[in-house]
Amino acid sequence: MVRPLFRTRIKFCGLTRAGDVRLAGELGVDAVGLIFAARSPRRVAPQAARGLRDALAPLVDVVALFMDNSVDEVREAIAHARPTLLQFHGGEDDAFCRKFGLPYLKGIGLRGAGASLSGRVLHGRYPHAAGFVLDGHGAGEAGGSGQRVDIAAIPPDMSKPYVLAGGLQPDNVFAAVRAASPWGVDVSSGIELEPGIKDGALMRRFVEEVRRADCVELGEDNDLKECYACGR
Ligand SMILES: O=C(O)c1ccccc1NCC(=O)[C@H](O)[C@H](O)COP(=O)(O)O
Repeated sequence: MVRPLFRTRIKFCGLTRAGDVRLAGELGVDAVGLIFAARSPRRVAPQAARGLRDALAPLVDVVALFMDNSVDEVREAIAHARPTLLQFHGGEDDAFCRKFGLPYLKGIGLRGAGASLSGRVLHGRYPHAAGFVLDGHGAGEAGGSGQRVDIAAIPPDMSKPYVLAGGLQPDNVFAAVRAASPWGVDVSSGIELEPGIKDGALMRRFVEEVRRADCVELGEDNDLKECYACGR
């Protein structure tokens, strides 16, 4: 499907080093995710998050990510990281997620969900969500697992923006964007050397592949023609 002028948003998640944060912005990434979930090997302390936020280039969002954290933990993280968006990845309900006066994304594990998980159900359960992160892991599990998301498991009636996540890498994100046409894509382990340690070459290739997926135009017989935007 050709979507003239549309740009698939990109979120790099689980950054822990100022240099990785700075590079993400310079590569044109739309958001960086800082993780405060106790279960994450990429967790950062609120005070450290302040320094990471200060390293960020302008016009890039900070997403503060939580998984069943307490109200006080969320408030402390917000005070230091000054995020523009929250992401809740655990059993938090809509009332909890909207308590902090910032827009939020709700993380949803698709593995094993089946047909019971529809857009209608999600929008009814999280009516104030700005959107969803549809992830490759199962319900109740942590993200950042590298488990490949099944495009076929994406509910067909999603009416709010969703970010596709789960096992995305430079080598597979082109096909994922072409197949799902998501609002955005999210990656953690697929651009890492080890948890929290991002690799600059993988980061660059990931962005290049998303841009290539946005750029090509399908020919009459569904083959990939040259870029309709830049003509390459
Ligand atoms: O990334 C984590 O360590 C993490 C821990 C606990 C809850 C959520 C977590 N990450 C959520 C994300 O948004 C990840 O970017 C997403 O699950 C994709 O991860 P990956 O499959 O490694 O690309």
